[in-house]
Amino acid sequence: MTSVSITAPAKLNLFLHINNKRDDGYHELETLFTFLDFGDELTFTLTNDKIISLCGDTHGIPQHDNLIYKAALALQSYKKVPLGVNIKLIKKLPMGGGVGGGSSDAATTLLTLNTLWNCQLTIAELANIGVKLGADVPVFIHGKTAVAQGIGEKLTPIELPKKWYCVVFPNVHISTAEIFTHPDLPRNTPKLSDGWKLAETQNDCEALVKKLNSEVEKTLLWLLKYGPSRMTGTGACCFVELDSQIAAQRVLNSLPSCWQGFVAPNTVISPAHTQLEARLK
Ligand SMILES: C[C@](O)(CO)[C@H](O)COP(=O)(O)OP(=O)(O)OC[C@H]1O[C@@H](n2ccc(N)nc2=O)[C@H](O)[C@@H]1O
Ligand SMILES: Nc1ncnc2c1ncn2[C@@H]1O[C@H](COP(=O)(O)OP(=O)(O)OP(=O)(O)O)[C@@H](O)[C@H]1O
Repeated sequence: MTSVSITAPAKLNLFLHINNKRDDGYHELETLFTFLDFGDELTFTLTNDKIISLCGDTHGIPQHDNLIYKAALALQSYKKVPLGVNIKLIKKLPMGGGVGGGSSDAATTLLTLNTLWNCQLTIAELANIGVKLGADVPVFIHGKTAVAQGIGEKLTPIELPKKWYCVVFPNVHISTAEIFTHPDLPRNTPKLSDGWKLAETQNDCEALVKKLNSEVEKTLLWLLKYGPSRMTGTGACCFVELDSQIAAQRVLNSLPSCWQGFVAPNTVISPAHTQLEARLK
């Protein structure tokens, strides 16, 4: 039996600007995605019976609603694959935390099964399947630190220095849809101009989420003592950026017990891609 374990990494939105609201309700945005060397672990075991099954830390999400199952089924139907798969999930990323766990799980599933089922789809074809599962799936499929535009599907890879992050989850779940439909969300940040600087950017969801959730506000105030800090995506996770593992670990060690967190460096290429490539060599 062929079995392979691959990471579905966390992402951070180092900034998130909302430029406009489209007629279909989705928002045009500009955001800088980077991947962290930390994530969910997915183990794929091939079967000969066309059945897709999911086990492990599913946290009460019915199988047919899980983005992992949806991704596997979408690929199996698209390529009329005669095989099945059992997928075991070890969930390390907080759900609804703004670190893209569900989207990353879906992307890792598409990338891995494309290989294991020998579908031979291109990255662009996989991203096309993925975007129907969530706006963030394509960036995980492409797997490179990038500025995303449009609804998140137009990607321009960029180089970033290696940094260490302490990511804190304040134990409140934020619904992305609730934030994007809130009347008080700012939606008119001008598009980035040439030569933009990270220090001049922000997360446009942050003020609203802080107003709605005092825990997020407290988390950011606490993190700011240690260095430049922001919320990722539509929250609830917040992060502080530091130059060394020791400095990031020091923040985690002093984390109040009511919150959870982890420490990880960013990676230029998503760990899912690095691990799959190493396996193919
Ligand atoms: C905010 C980000 O986390 C930034 O990385 C993402 O763009 C959200 O991506 P995601 O969680 O994959 O989002 P989806 O599952 O596609 O959408 C959830 C909800 O967010 C809103 N949504 C999402 C993305 C976007 N560009 N505009 C939106 O208005 C829509 O109301 C949608 O119903
Ligand atoms: N495998 C999965 N892992 C996590 N969430 C899943 C999964 N499958 C379905 N979902 C659903 O998707 C919702 C959003 O999950 P996710 O963890 O991706 O949020 P997020 O980190 O806020 O993402 P984003 O930053 O893209 O908004 C969850 O609340 C859950 O109901």
